[in-house]
Amino acid sequence: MALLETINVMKVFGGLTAINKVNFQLEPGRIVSIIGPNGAGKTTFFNTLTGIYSPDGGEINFNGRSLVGLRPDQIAARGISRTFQNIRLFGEMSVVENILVGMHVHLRQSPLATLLHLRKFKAEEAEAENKAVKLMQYVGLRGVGNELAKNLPYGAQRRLEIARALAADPLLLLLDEPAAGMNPQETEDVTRLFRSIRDDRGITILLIEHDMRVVMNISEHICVMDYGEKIAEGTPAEIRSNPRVIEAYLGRGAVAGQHEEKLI
Ligand SMILES: Nc1ncnc2c1ncn2[C@@H]1O[C@H](COP(=O)(O)OP(=O)(O)OP(=O)(O)O)[C@@H](O)[C@H]1O
Repeated sequence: MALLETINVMKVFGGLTAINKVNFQLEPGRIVSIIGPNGAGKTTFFNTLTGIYSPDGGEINFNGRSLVGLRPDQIAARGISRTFQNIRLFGEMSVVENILVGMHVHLRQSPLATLLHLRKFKAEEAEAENKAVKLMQYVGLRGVGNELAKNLPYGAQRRLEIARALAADPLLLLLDEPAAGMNPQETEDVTRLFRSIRDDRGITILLIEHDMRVVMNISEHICVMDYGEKIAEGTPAEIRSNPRVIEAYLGRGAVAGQHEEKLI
């Protein structure tokens, strides 16, 4: 059974159909990418999956249950964690505190209340902090637990977002342009991290990414969107040579061979 399934999902903004009857299935344990030109609807699709937007039609089923009508915190509690295109950390909180926030999506408390609550229960706090430090180290951050998140370099902030997302023990991790703004070495390192998250923890990963080196390197399956529709899906090799995908990226008249820089 698919871990995540969408059936004819729609999202409309005024006169613009941002997501048009998208049917998508994600098998458990896979690493899958969603690609497509700017404005194709990729982030809107993520926002619809995670309850930021309610779909205007269609079904979204996760782990055998419908997500339609649930709030983002309820969807997170069902096992979907995400990172954002623009980093969204609590800049004035420490690295460890940011991870602790992620750990408590299963409780119906605000992040602040969670932290205050934790302070009352020292043993629980120590255990949670211990887990947060381990997660911090797992994503490759060392010795920065007490630093304010805003003071970390960019690449480290991206890693911290991933640690916070993992803190919720998700079944599915959604990553929105995780390699954006990273240099080639950081990109390679973070790609390795994603693979180990899947291999070590069995977490299914769905990512939106523009960097085709990352996409082609890590994806077992790729879904391509254009103008709100799913226009293709398949293995990296199939996607590279799909005429409809080449056309979406380069426009009508594009021929195989000319697309290689963009789709590698
Ligand atoms: N809240 C909104 N209100 C109105 N229109 C929106 C809203 N969010 C997205 N859109 C529009 O929906 C379309 C899809 O946008 P979306 O951000 O999902 O695309 P994308 O594929 O993620 O693009 P990019 O790769 O540039 O991030 C665009 O035309 C965008 O302008």
